Amino acid sequence: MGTKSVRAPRDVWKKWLRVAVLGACTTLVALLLWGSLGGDDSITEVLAHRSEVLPGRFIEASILDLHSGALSVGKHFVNLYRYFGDKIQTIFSEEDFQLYRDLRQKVQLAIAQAFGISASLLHLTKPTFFSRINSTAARTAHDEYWHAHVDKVTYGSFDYTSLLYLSDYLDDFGGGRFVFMEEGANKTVEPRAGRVSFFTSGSENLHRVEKVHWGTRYAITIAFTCDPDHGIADPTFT
Ligand SMILES: O=C(O)CCC(=O)C(=O)O
Ligand SMILES: [Fe+2]
Repeated sequence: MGTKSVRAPRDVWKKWLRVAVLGACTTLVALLLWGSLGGDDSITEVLAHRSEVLPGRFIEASILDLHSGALSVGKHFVNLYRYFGDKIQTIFSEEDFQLYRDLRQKVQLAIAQAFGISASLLHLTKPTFFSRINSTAARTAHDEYWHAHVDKVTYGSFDYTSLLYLSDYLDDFGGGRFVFMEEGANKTVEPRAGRVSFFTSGSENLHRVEKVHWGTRYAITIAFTCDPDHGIADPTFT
């Protein structure tokens, strides 16, 4: 079926995990803090500080597209980069984006190695996003993440999908396993913080995510295309 699962280095996923843990308190704040907390910072202090700059209505966000800055807020999208303008630098730092680039590169190399292709043939493609799922009811069809689908159909340009999980199945949330739908033998991936799963994005990998019954599940999706015309540069905010 063309799937592999590898672990990201501890230091990388720990940094991402920090975001996920914070997210249990206030989702969007956690997303925005992405990796920006220093090891000694008091989490509550930083959260309190960051919360001041974030309007309350962002709290229900469930997807943040790092390339475009689109953030889902209920039924709508808000462009975070446009909303904050220059002030985005008080929320994200260059190190955060460097962390993303390092991660993207590691995943790209791992995919190339696993599938026996040259990493230079893979191009980052959009959307590339954080997702947060909890058990609150879906408000739009767009929120119905649990349907079986083929990523190539859903996203168009995906040839290889990768998922980095940022929270732990059964510790942080219940339900929410990733299921490859194979006739007679569904295979599941149990999300764990730091676990990276990747697979080819075509109909050979029809899949779905189980409904999350409790807690909050965080993941980041990074996908690659073999078509240079559909490639995008790494996200930046400058
Ligand atoms: O979060 C996951 O485990 C997978 C989500 C997914 O299938 C998708 O966004 O296409
Ligand atoms: Fe998918």
